[in-house]
Amino acid sequence: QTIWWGNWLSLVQWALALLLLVVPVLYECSRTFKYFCKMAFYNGWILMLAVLAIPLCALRGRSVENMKIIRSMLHHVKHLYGIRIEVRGLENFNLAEPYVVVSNHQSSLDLLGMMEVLPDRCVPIAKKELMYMGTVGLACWLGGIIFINRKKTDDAIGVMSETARTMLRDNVRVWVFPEGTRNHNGSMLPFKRGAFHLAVQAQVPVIPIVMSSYRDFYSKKERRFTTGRCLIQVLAPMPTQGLGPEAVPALTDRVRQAMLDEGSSGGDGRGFWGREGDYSGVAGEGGDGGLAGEGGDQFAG
Ligand SMILES: CCCCCCCCCCCCCC(=O)SCCNC(=O)CCNC(=O)[C@H](O)C(C)(C)COP(=O)(O)OP(=O)(O)OC[C@H]1O[C@@H](n2cnc3c(N)ncnc32)[C@H](O)[C@@H]1OP(=O)(O)O
Ligand SMILES: CCCCCCCC/C=C\CCCCCCCC(=O)OC[C@@H](O)COP(=O)(O)O
Repeated sequence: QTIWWGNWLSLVQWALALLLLVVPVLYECSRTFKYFCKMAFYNGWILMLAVLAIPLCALRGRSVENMKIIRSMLHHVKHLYGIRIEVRGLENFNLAEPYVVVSNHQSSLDLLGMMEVLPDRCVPIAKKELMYMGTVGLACWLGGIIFINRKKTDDAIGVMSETARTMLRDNVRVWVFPEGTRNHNGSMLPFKRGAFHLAVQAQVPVIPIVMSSYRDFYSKKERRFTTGRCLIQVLAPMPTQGLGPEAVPALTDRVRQAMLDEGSSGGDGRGFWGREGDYSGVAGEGGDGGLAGEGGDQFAG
């Protein structure tokens, strides 16, 4: 019996040793394997951080003030991934009154940029499905994140109208991704109008944000995830005072155009959208013309 047990033990030891050898080799050699490891860790780490955030947030109950806890908890994640975030125009957020922030939406990594610049008392609007993502859903709820049901337009619009009142009553700012979904292809999808109806109903300014394309360090399609840089530009507030619902389409177009203009010519003239964005303005030329990668990647081992 002792002999059998000993053999079994050494078999386990061998298997473990092999695993310890194979995983790092695979990680270094296979771009796809590395991509999946990094994404899995990203999701797992955030689920775990939410476990820590929940009891702290629960002391206050559901409150926008809890976004400060969530923001500070997520702040270090960019370092784990060697992503350098450079922010410009942060002074545009210095308004006493509430406002609606609108930003382009590339992937779940937007969370890193969002937590880099998120003003105090500002909550994102998110799809309802996020509420069911375990601990993350609960943390989001405690942070006062506003959930909308994208499958029921009337419901979503009702929540947005309610939000206009809440913003003014409780002095709350709101962050919306007006594309309404993630867009991995550089540049931007057409905008949905909810954010702009919201701003007009509350008579508060819209503050656009452009986040540069992740193409140099991240591509879901190519299963590529390395280190890199991201530039975030906060644009000047766009007033809505005196505008009525009929002005919403024009406001939407104006804001989108301002973001596209910034995206094509901003970032020191290198552009924000990378090489294959559907906007063929002054895009970064050549391999390192854009926002190329650097920084320490903890995952590189
Ligand atoms: C520690 C761990 C913590 C973890 C933390 C995690 C943080 C997580 C961060 C989370 C980040 C998560 C990020 C995410 O989850 S992003 C996904 C969810 N976000 C959005 O979808 C926001 C953008 N969407 C919109 O604005 C849409 O318009 C909505 C959703 C409102 C409706 O969309 P829908 O597709 O159903 O309909 P439609 O757009 O064709 O509109 C129909 C008509 O209604 C008009 N209309 C629209 N609105 C209003 C209004 N208010 N008053 C009056 N009218 C309004 C509109 O103009 C149009 O009319 P017309 O123009 O054609 O005549
Ligand atoms: C017990 C249930 C366990 C569920 C496990 C879920 C694991 C996910 C855990 C953490 C994820 C953290 C990142 C969440 C924040 C990113 C929000 C986001 O980017 O939502 C996408 C939404 O804007 C657009 O959605 P679609 O592109 O239309 O789709």
